[in-house]
Amino acid sequence: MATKQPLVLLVDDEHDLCVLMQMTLARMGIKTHIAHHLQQAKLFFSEHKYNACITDLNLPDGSGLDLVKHVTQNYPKVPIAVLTAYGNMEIAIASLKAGAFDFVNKPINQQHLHQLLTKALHVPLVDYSEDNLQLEHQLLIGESKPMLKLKDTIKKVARSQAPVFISGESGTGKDVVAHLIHKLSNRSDSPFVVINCGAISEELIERELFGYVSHSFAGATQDKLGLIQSANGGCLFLDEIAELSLTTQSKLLRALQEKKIRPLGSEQEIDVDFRIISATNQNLEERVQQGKFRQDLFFRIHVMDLHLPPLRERGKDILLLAEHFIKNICLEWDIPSKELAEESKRFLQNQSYAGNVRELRNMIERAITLCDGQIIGLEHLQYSQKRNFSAPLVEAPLNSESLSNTQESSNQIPSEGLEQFLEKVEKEVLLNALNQTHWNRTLAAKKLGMTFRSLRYRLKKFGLDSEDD
Ligand SMILES: Nc1ncnc2c1ncn2[C@@H]1O[C@H](COP(=O)(O)OP(=O)(O)OP(=O)(O)O)[C@@H](O)[C@H]1O
Repeated sequence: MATKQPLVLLVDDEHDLCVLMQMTLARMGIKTHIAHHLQQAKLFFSEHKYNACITDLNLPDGSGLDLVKHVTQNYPKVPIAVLTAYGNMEIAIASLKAGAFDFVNKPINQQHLHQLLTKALHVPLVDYSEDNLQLEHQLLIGESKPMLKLKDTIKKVARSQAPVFISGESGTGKDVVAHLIHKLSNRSDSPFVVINCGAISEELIERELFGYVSHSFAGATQDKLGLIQSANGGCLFLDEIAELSLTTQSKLLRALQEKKIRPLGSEQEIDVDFRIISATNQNLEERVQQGKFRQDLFFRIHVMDLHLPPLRERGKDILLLAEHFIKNICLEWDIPSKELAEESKRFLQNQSYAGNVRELRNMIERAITLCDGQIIGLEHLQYSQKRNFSAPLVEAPLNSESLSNTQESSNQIPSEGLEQFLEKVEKEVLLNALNQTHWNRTLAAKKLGMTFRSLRYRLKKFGLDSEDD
């Protein structure tokens, strides 16, 4: 059986341009209709079934943005791209925010047009199938107003190709959102590659991102594929992007602008096609002002921005999340499910959660460990509040006095040797700071006077990073 020829609507009042696009698309085996103004385009939509649409933004009887909104609302499975004057990023961003799939700069680059349509016609966008709705429901729990709004935006963001920037305090679910965007996008069959820029030393990060060829530095015995290349066709999630050094930022900017990378020590440039999703719990605008983050990169990654509100601002979600974690953890541990006592529910709803959803999850996990019966009582939750992870409970403020025991013992010669002794002290101090900040790692790092990267590095070293990291 012959496959049906895709049908694309081109909307532009410049007749010659439409004909040029029509010829390019015909070479790709795509049939086209042409509309010269907004009302005609809307009429065509009501009469035909299109697989995609490309519209100019300046139409004689209105704005192409209106068409974007019309199509997104009434024909959500049809990807619509906009034609923009070269360099007019503001309007391009506005159309992506309104639900456009992508944009093409004028004058039209045929290769870009080709790539855009290949992607647009590959998979229907905004798949409202049961599977995807369920996926969203399983991954991102939350029915509070800000979460419903966020879920709606995620669907729009997932249908475009634009870079996404996710902000929010530590533990609010940025990682979960990045995953969901990828899963709902038409890149979901290709890899989702995650790199935590805060957890890897500066020296290693460039090698990890761009890869290298053998003998490019001492110890490089063979070629290594970089993570950007591994994400080809899919998404690259750069978590804690604020931690990238200025040198790596320049290289990343180039990769994004030119869609090419050059592995360390190689003469050859490699074409790459990846969508970037980035996140940070730091104030990136402030870092730009301080000269620690490149402004051009900031604009480049900041096309679609999503903000995750702290858990304390979405009280309605606390019990939903708690019950979700109880169910999942019990399933994972293969134990009978448990329930929260009424007083436990009240208790959970009254916490401030400086460590956000991560703190709630940790609390539930520890309560389940402690609870032998079926009902999770206050004693199981309060215990875990006082004693996070298996941390030694040191509630004293973090200052030199609080370490007097350590100083006393430093008068003696530690039996386990200096290295191990110092590691023990270091671990204790880290746990102390984490306990005092409810495992909010940004605050803990601040308290300890170290960078976030350095804290992450140490947590990893001591195996104190929670599993989800
Ligand atoms: N809405 C949610 N639904 C289900 N689980 C969630 C949700 N939000 C967060 N979680 C869970 O909470 C934990 C922390 O989430 P996540 O790692 O995504 O936070 P984050 O904002 O990326 O934190 P950080 O900035 O420290 O990297 C994870 O176990 C994650 O699965």
